[in-house]
Amino acid sequence: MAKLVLVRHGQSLWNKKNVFTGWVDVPLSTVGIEEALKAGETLKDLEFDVVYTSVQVRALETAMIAMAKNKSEKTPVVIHPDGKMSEWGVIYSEEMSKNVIPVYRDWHLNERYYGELQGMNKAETAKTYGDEQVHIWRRSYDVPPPNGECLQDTAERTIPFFKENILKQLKEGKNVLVSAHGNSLRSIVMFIEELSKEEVLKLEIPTGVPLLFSYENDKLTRE
Ligand SMILES: O=C(O)[C@H](O)COP(=O)(O)O
Repeated sequence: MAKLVLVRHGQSLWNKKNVFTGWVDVPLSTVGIEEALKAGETLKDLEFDVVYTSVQVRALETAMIAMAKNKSEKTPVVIHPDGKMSEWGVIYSEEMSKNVIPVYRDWHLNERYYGELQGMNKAETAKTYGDEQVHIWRRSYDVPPPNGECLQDTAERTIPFFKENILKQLKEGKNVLVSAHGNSLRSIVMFIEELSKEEVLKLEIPTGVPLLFSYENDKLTRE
């Protein structure tokens, strides 16, 4: 039975400052690194065959730190987002590929684009626009922040990617780790668990806490 693990990156420097981040590429904080290490400890006995992350450093850091703890003898190797490694002469021998866990980075898993809110403090934004309006921007399905993505916009890029890549791997019996972001993962969990627009309003995904699913009979079930 194939396993899927979804993990939101550990706390980032802007999570720590309570600042809207979106597509701004900020790294993990010290706490975030510790969260990634703890996630790795939790997952160390689950041997992954493939890893997917966004192209944002906080998600890649989390994946590589967590994988450093893994009992697998194989080495995680980051694959360039446009996959041109083979053109650059980096062609894995059959033998080598047996010892490699590919880490695919792809923008489709990036955090929701927060538009004009990126860089703004969340508490100050709530003072300016009101708690309810900010909650709607942050958690609703189809109301975007100013010049940003709503969750539906995010899902329109994450779900096709999830189906064409991650579900495909699971169907082949591969164990998959996905390290991404609060809202890109909310869109994926909404799809997996068939949440309504009302239910997803209440869906929160904490930093650095692995969500484990089992794939069997074409269905993903959270453990
Ligand atoms: O992009 C961000 O600011 C965070 O990663 C997610 O923010 P949110 O929890 O306010 O959606």
